Parts: sequence; C-alpha cells; structure tokens
Amino acid sequence: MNETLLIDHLGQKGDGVAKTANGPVFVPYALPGETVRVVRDGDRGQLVEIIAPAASRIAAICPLFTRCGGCAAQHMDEGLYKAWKRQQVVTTLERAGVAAPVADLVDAHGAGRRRVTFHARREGIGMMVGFMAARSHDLVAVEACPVLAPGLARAPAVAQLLANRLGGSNKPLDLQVTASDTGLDVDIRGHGPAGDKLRLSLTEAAERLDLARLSMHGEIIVERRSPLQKMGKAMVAPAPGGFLQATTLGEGTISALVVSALPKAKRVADLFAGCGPFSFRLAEKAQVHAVESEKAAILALTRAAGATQGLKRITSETRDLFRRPLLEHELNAFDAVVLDPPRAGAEAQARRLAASKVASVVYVSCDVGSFARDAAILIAGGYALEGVTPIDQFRYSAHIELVGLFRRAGKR
Ligand SMILES: C[S@@+](CC[C@H](N)C(=O)[O-])C[C@H]1O[C@@H](n2cnc3c(N)ncnc32)[C@H](O)[C@@H]1O
Repeated sequence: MNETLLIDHLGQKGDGVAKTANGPVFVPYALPGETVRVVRDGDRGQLVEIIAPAASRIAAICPLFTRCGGCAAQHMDEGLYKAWKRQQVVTTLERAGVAAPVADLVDAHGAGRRRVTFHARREGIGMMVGFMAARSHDLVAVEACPVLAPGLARAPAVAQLLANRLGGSNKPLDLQVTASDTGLDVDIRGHGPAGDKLRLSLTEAAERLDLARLSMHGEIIVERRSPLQKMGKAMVAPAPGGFLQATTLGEGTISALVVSALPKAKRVADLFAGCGPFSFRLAEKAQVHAVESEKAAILALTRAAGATQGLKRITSETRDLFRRPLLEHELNAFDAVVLDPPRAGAEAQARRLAASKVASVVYVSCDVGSFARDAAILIAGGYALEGVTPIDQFRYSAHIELVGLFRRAGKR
C-alpha cells in the first residue's frame, strides 16, 4: 500500500529517513525535506514518487544510478553530500563518547578510482560481467563507469574478454583491475587452479589486451611489464591483488596528513604498512620500520626500498598485528607510530600503545566504528585526540575514511 512520508534526515547509508509513529522508515534515494510516496515494507520504503523535491536534489551523473549498487549518493548537491559524510564521523565518535574536533570533509576523488572489481558469472551460454545491483544479487552490465580514473576506461571490456576466456567454469568470478603507470594490472579470483591450456589462453589474452600483468589468486600468470605505482620517491610494484588506496589523490592526501603530523619524528613505526605508501614518504626524513601481515606486500616494499635513492633506512617485518601486536618495549624505540588497519581496526595494538611511551600516534582508518573503539582505548591510556580529518576517496558511496592524530600530554 502506498504511503506519503516527509523525509527528516539522511541515514548512515544515505537513505532518507522519515520519522513515523511506528518508528523510522528508510527510503533509498529520498532527501531531507522531501515529501515522497513509498511502498512500505516494515522499516523500508520503496520510492514511488517524489511529490515535493528538495532544493538539494541534483541530477545523477550516471544513467545506471539507483540500478547499480556501486553508488548511493549521486542525487544530492555538494553541500548536503559533504555535511552528510562528515556527520557520520561526528555521530559515531559522539556515540562512543570520544570528543575531538572534526575537520571539514577533504575531497580526495581526484581523477577517480584507480582500482575496480567486476563480478562475472555464467548466464545462459555467455558470461555476464558487471557490478552488483542495488539491494540484490543480480549483476548490472557496465560499459562505462564515471567514477573510475581515465586509466580504467577500457576495464569493462577487458573484464568481459577475460571472463569469456574463463567461461568454461561455472563458478562466479571476481576480476580486479588496477590502473598502474605501466598499464592495467588484473587479478582474477574465484576460479580454481589454471591448467596449461587456460594459462596459454590467458597469456594470449594478456598480449592482445596489452595488460601489464595478469594473475589468478595472487599467482602471476604473465607479467609483461612491472605494474608500477609512484609512492613519494619510490616506484612500487604492489603484490598481485594486494591493497592499494582507492585513488591516487587519496593516497597522496592521507600520506601528506601523516607526514605533516610528524615533522620532528626521527624513528617511526608504520604498522599495517601494505606495500609502503606512508613508509616511503616518511623515510624522506625519518628512519621507518614497516610492519604488515602479507609477505607479498613486504616483498614489494623491500624491493622498491632497495631500488630508491635518497631515503633514510627502511626496515620491515612480516607480522600478524592482531595476534602479535608490537609490545611496549618494542614501541618505546619509536617517537611516532602510524596505524592503518583494515576495517576491524587495531584493538590489540591500541592496548599496547596505551601502555607505551610513544609520543605521537597517527591513526588512518577506513571504519569509523572501530576507530572510535580504539580511540577510546588510546585516550584512556593518556593520549589526547587532537583532531580528526574525514577523507572522501569513495565519492558517491557511503564509505568514509579518516586520519586521527593522538599525542601524549607534554610530548611532541
Ligand atoms: C587499509 S590497508 C593499509 C595499507 C597501507 N597502509 C596503504 O595505505 O596502502 C590495511 C593493511 O593491513 C594489512 N593487515 C590486515 N590484517 C593484518 C594483521 N592482522 N596484521 C598486520 N597487517 C594486517 C593488510 O594486508 C593491508 O595491507
């Protein structure tokens, strides 16, 4: 049955939220101040008609918006969009009882995302390749995506051709395509081990598509050129399928915040270091110890460090920081620690830091909830949270990252 609702505010995922006598109703793609007609199902409302649109409503940049699940927020103007994203950080910190000044949202979309994952599965006699549809497990075919960097313009066609070569398997596949300085770097997941015939076919496809590198489950099938990324003075070839910040500008923006927070640090530990984007920038002025659980990422980092002139010493260690966080006596050898954990956060490491004497901690986070939990641990251990800067690398999505700076009282 249709119902008319007045939208009050935006929820964390970007849905319009109406307050009703029976509790909140979440209406995707509706905006605050709008009167809308919806078909209601429990606390969800499917938008049928916008009776009175808000002044903040704008036209989406992509014709697939609302069908494709990749974007949640192309329909709101810049002011509303920026305030909504920043408010997610403010609200989550407040709920966790963490007080800190939160800066304005820093846009870090730049030229667009440099990495994209396509899903592929057999449909009839062909392979369907695309993005996951909004609120469903269907796939939406994508010929072009305006969120991607120009270097990924041919990524949809590349993914389709590779999926066709892999079509003998009925398993769903993920094809991750990364734009590098030397061409496309593709890692395929979901397929079993490749036999000789398939390897030959994929190698031939990589030639035809002029890929820099093609790998399956992180195992290199063919490397025609090293897929390089510039990180400070270093040229790094990340591990196949390994982590990389979503945009070039995002990596630069976060690195600049990290480096500028530590102008006097002489010895820095870069924890959850990946292939070293922060280590290489920090090593222009300080000795750096990089710690990370993925062997292949540490290998990429050490190779690039060995080939780069003009940096202070970079040492590294492969270590699971959830199970084996750096202990107080190890931490106390550093004047600063940089943390950039996955979404789960770094609770075990935060507890050790709380008991340490390290003067400064720069915490880069891709999950405000786990950041708030770990921030409370650091604050209880005597750190002050000087400020939080929200960073927007994932434009049009609900995803947000941040950099938080903690200092021990009297230390700098
Ligand atoms: C958000 S990424 C950041 C990587 C890097 N700082 C960058 O900016 O590219 C998180 C990193 O933590 C690593 N990681 C995940 N779990 C870990 C663990 N238990 N111990 C150590 N590192 C871990 C991942 O492999 C990944 O490289």
